[in-house]
Amino acid sequence: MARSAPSTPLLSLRGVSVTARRTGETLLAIPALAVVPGSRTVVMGLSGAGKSMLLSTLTGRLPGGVVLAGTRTAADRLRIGFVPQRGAEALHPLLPIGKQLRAVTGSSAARVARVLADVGLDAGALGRRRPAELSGGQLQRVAISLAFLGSPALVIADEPTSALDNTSRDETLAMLRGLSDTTGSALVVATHDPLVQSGLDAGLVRVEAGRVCVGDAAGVAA
Ligand SMILES: Nc1ncnc2c1ncn2[C@@H]1O[C@H](COP(=O)(O)OP(=O)(O)OP(=O)(O)O)[C@@H](O)[C@H]1O
Repeated sequence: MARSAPSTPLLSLRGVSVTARRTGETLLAIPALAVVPGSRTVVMGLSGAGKSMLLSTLTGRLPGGVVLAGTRTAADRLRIGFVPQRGAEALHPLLPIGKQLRAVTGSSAARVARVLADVGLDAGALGRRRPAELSGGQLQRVAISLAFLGSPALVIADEPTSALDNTSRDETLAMLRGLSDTTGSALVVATHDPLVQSGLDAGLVRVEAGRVCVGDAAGVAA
């Protein structure tokens, strides 16, 4: 089971629908969903079901061409970290890793080194390299560091392990789980892979053909 958590939500959605502006088609319907501090949740569904759209709705940053109706309520000054499918998507391609983590987050070199160490990377060895000089697994670890460096109350990840082999997937899940434990950040992760839920010890939300169904999600309430 996911951890028990206090009940005041970081984010809540009620009676929310996301429609395509051009066609009026409903892409996603969310009757009720709340994310509480410290919870871990996996969002599962088939390709095209609406997982990424749900993550965008949680962040409040929807793609162009869609319209949101209903109520989205967020805690004051809620910080959200984001981990993409491929770590490189979170990084500037030309800047050395250490320099960009410091610049983007305003963190000291010592703090950047600590958070990189938390994901098994040595800032001394990797900090001066550019993204193209790291493996996919290393880039994903850097992206996770970047997401947590801003001390977010919530980290959202979209298919963070789907481009990784099984060993890197398991390591990445252990890191996400460990960091959410030590920092207290809530975690919401979209995936196709049923092993992600057990790897993260997370609750489950299903998205089926554009409708969000709350399953056994501890920390995510209807
Ligand atoms: N900007 C947009 N404008 C209109 N429709 C969109 C837009 N973005 C996504 N959609 C549509 O919304 C639906 C849900 O897309 P979404 O990307 O959330 O699916 P998904 O579950 O994340 O799929 P996958 O696992 O393949 O990434 C799809 O039918 C998609 O075509």
